[in-house]
Amino acid sequence: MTSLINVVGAAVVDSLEAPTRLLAARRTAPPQFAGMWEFPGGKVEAAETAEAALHRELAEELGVQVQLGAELESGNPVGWTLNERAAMRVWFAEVTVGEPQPLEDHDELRWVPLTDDHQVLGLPWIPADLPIVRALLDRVAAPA
Ligand SMILES: Nc1nc2c([nH]c(=O)n2[C@H]2C[C@H](O)[C@@H](COP(=O)(O)OP(=O)(O)OP(=O)(O)O)O2)c(=O)[nH]1
Repeated sequence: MTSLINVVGAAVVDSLEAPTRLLAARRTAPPQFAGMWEFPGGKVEAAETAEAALHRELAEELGVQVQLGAELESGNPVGWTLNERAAMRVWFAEVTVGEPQPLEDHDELRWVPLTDDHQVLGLPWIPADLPIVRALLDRVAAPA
């Protein structure tokens, strides 16, 4: 049996306290995901915590430091199922240092208004992300 690939992603918002915009990122690779939108992030490396991996990925990909907020709970400790081999945990995050730039893995970043579900869901997200995006919109509309 192959082990699960642990992925982490960030729902970067303009404000953890009162989020109104989400930063979506458009992937450049691999071919099956190129042009699709996603949560910036990536795979957790060996001997790295999920949170440390997320800070590392956001520094590499966007050139920013962030404060992490709450996890977007999936009901599963490994996170949201992406496919038969991978699951992703997602945290809210707010930029504390820097301005997000598409430095690696993305060719466009876009702040989308969380008040407009149609605009957010209208982006061609990686299909596995759609349930996550819907849960995010629900969570922002009705904070815990
Ligand atoms: N980062 C990210 N990956 C996602 C999302 N949705 C989704 O299905 N994935 C998949 C795509 C990839 O198969 C996997 C994450 O891999 P990645 O390529 O981002 O990881 P990485 O930066 O560590 O890249 P590498 O070292 O393997 O090159 O999870 C998402 O919203 N964000």
